[in-house]
Amino acid sequence: MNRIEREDALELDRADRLAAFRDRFVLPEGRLYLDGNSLGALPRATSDAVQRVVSAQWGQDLIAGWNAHDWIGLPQRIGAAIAPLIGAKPDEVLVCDSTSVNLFKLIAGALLLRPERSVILSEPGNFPTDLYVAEGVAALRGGVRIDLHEADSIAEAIDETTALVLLTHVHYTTGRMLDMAAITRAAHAKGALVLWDLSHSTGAVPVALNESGADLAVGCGYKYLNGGPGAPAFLFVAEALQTQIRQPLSGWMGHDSPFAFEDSYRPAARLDRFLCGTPSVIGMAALEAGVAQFRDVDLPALFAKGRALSALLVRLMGERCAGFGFQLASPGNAEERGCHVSFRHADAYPVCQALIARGVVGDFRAPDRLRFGMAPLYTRFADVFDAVAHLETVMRDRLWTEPRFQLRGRVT
Ligand SMILES: Cc1ncc(COP(=O)(O)O)c(C=O)c1O
Ligand SMILES: Nc1c(O)cccc1C(=O)C[C@H](N)C(=O)O
Repeated sequence: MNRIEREDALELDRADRLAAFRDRFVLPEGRLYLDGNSLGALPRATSDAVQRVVSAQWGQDLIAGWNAHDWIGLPQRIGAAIAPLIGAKPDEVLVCDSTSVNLFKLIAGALLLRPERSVILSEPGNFPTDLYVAEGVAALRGGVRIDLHEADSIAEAIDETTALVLLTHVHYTTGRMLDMAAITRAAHAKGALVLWDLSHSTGAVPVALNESGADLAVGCGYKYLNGGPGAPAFLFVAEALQTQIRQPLSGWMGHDSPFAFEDSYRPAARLDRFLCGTPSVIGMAALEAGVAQFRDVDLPALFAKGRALSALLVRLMGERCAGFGFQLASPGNAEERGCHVSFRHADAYPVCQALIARGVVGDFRAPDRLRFGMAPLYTRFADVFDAVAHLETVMRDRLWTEPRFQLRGRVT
């Protein structure tokens, strides 16, 4: 097989039916942005959308905005727009709070549904907030243990003591994608519930929550959904569970009749019971603009492009960066991973910084991973080619050894 040249990557971009979607985003000149899996790019429509909410709606209509612009309906409205991306019904998805807070509500809700069971199963190396929040909920309920099993053996570890299986569908470092349907089936066979963290999946890979029989899910708004830094998150509760499950953050917005101002909490009939407080309208306006970018996208084509981008990266790394000490830390088969790919390297941190200094933005994940995320809505095949070419230069010329690249910021 011939080595891939830049012209080949350009040809892939010319043949890409989704190429025009890139124009919907603000992507600074001279920057190769391969970190949309951590913070998605700014859609061109967002500034106006936010400006409209601030100046025309809040500024002019003040409190009337809640009804006049249906601010109060934002959690359901954006949830319904996310639903097709994750194989859910419109009334099964709600936008609210952060992913961590939504994990708390759903983990607690799951434990309330399985009061006689004492185990939450997850995998070691799951995204920390998932494990930390599970610990917090377990401590509150008491008598609950968190058992960690490698993903390959998790299905066998499920038994009659398992209340909840808590997993991230696409792993935040390795990008490994788990078999949602098989694990959910194994959990249900033992009477356990499953909660999927879709933070690195939504908008990047096909997700079929209902087809898989999934019970519960959460996900971030600021990654592939392009909702902006700290954007509100979403949660999913399968229709069949919505009237049974309760959650402990029983704020007034989850009340059956918030504006009746009753003294006692009565949960809303269905999914709205997962709301807690007032929606963050400005943040939601940005997220709504981000999610709207998917409206007329051919999703199977988008997901195929994501796989092709990550496959190109892995191939180019083999062709141009073999011998520099990188080890693929993601599944080799694009069908088994999300849209990001990680490589282990002893000097991953300074290498990442040296790349950033050249305008190639990937990220470092402790202790030793260099991670590149390809957002199929706006990443070009040529970006992947150019990023690997820069990496080859950084390694060949040992540019990463400069002392300034060793300095660590608070956020890596
Ligand atoms: C799998 C996963 N879950 C959750 C989060 C974040 O949760 P939060 O937005 O609450 O910080 C991230 C990324 O930060 C993540 O990768
Ligand atoms: N949420 C983040 C933040 O507030 C600062 C820096 C990065 C993040 C992230 O989203 C990290 C991301 N979940 C990850 O997979 O590493």
